[in-house]
Amino acid sequence: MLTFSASVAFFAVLLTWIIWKLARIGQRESTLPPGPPTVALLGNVHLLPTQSIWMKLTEWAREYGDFYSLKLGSDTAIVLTSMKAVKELLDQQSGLTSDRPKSYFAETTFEGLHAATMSYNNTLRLFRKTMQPMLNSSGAIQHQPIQIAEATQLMHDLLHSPNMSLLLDLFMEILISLTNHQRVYTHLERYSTSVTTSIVFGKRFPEYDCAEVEGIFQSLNATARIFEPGAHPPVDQLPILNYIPDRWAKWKRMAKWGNRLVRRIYFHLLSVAEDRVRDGKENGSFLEGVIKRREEYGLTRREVAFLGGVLLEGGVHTTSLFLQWMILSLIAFPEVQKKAQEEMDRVIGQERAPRLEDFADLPYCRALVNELHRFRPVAPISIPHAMLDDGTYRNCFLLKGTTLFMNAWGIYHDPDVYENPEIFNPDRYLQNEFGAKPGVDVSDFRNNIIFGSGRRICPGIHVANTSLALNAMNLLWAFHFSPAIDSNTGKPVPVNILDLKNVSAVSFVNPNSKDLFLAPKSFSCSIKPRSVAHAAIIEEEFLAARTAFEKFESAPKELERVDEVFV
Ligand code: HEM
Repeated sequence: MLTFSASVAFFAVLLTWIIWKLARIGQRESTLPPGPPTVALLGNVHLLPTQSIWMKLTEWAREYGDFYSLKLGSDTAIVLTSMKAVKELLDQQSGLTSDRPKSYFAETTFEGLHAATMSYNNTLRLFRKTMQPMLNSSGAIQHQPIQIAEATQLMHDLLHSPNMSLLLDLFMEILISLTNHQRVYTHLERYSTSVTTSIVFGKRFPEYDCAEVEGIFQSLNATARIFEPGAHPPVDQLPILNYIPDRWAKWKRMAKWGNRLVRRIYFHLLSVAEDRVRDGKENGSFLEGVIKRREEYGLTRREVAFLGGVLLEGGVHTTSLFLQWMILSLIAFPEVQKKAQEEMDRVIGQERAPRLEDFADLPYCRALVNELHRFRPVAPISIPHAMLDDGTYRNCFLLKGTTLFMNAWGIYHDPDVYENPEIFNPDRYLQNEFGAKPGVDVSDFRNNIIFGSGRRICPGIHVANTSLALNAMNLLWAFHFSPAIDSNTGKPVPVNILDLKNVSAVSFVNPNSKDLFLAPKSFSCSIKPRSVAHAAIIEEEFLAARTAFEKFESAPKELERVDEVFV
């Protein structure tokens, strides 16, 4: 039996050990690359802003280099801010760096079956293998007719109600901030939603205003709210919190509510595709192929529903945000708009609308698309990867589970690489394939890093590139974009694209969500057809698109009821 003094000594040692251990939480291990100074327990958590995190990550990159570390409590994150580091770690060591950080919400709301947030496990491999034949460069070609037709409807919508397209008025702003789950009709979002649901589920939405589109946005809003930094306690860093019963853990109830909304729309859209297969009314959508070969692929019905769902999410905001930024940039840099339209007039003229194959003959328009990805990357820090196992890079030791951020914003706004990076200047991509300054070593560069890297690279890349090319050509060919005129003063309302305070929230989705995508706040502008001839051609093309639309149109189907507001 221990004597009293031995017991005191034992507890003193134990206490010292616990204090020592606790004091080390948040400390940067000597085997890690440098980073901002840490404090005990928190590490660098207290230094992270709740908005525009990419700006802070970029500021640190200028100080600590293209490979630095952050301590988030006991966890570690690595930030990569050069094409070279992305290539060497995320592309070339992709077998080791393709996991995602663990997330209670991904597990609960998405049942661990959401390709974009799930671990790199056998199910994810199966999902990616299933997507491959239908979304790779040759598979994506079969979806082009509906993409072309939907892009025509976008021109038609902008022609007929240009003011509806981008103006989010004060009333709607207030309504959204009060109700937190509202949606706003915009032509761009209708386009990106309808084109994605057509390709994935075989059903298009000619109008935004219907229960099914509302259901899609309810689920998108819910997940944006759930994943928002600061919306919940750090349950992944402190898993012990998960033992708290539901009635005291608001975040757990929230995750389950999100799951109900997500399931409702995923299974609904799946059943639409199943009905079409059953009725022999196939139109070549992605999910039809999967439904017919589900057993061969070894997928359950639930897995197929989540596979469709993640593609829906991948397609909706990204494409629409790109086009919002394009319109804003053309207004803010009218000389770019002028140059692009001169090219349109030279190559296409006024007798016909652009066709997909024209893109190859429009070097300035192609440069404009590349420059837009650089200037306003819609996914400024991509989706974080994580180490699948322990590994090393540049003589530093990276533990299994370490989070890996690709800081696309910082890469694309590096003044050592790009001349005046804050200026929207497509010419840089005409002077150099990668837009870099003369003398910069571009051997590690690629122009599609905005779509991610390694084994997690965006599977929708070919579908997305077609959408971006079609719409960039159409919008430049058809319309003149300029600032709106203030009805009181009669003067143009300037847009300030360089004021990044105006950039932080996905305004059309959820005004309170932070840092999911790079989104402009709502803005108003004037959108006018470039001539009567252009307007007449848009009308003709829209009529001709009817044949492509018909196969994708079906009667609305009733949605199961779910509590719409989280309490
Ligand atoms: C402008 C358009 C788009 C951009 C900029 C974009 C960007 C990205 C990025 C950065 C990632 C993360 C890649 C990584 O972790 O390394 C990603 C993943 C993903 N994207 Fe896209 N995307 C776009 C359009 C689409 C479209 C149209 C679809 C579907 C039709 C789609 C489906 C997905 C899916 C399913 C993932 C998850 C892949 C995985 O984690 O394995 N995306 N996308």
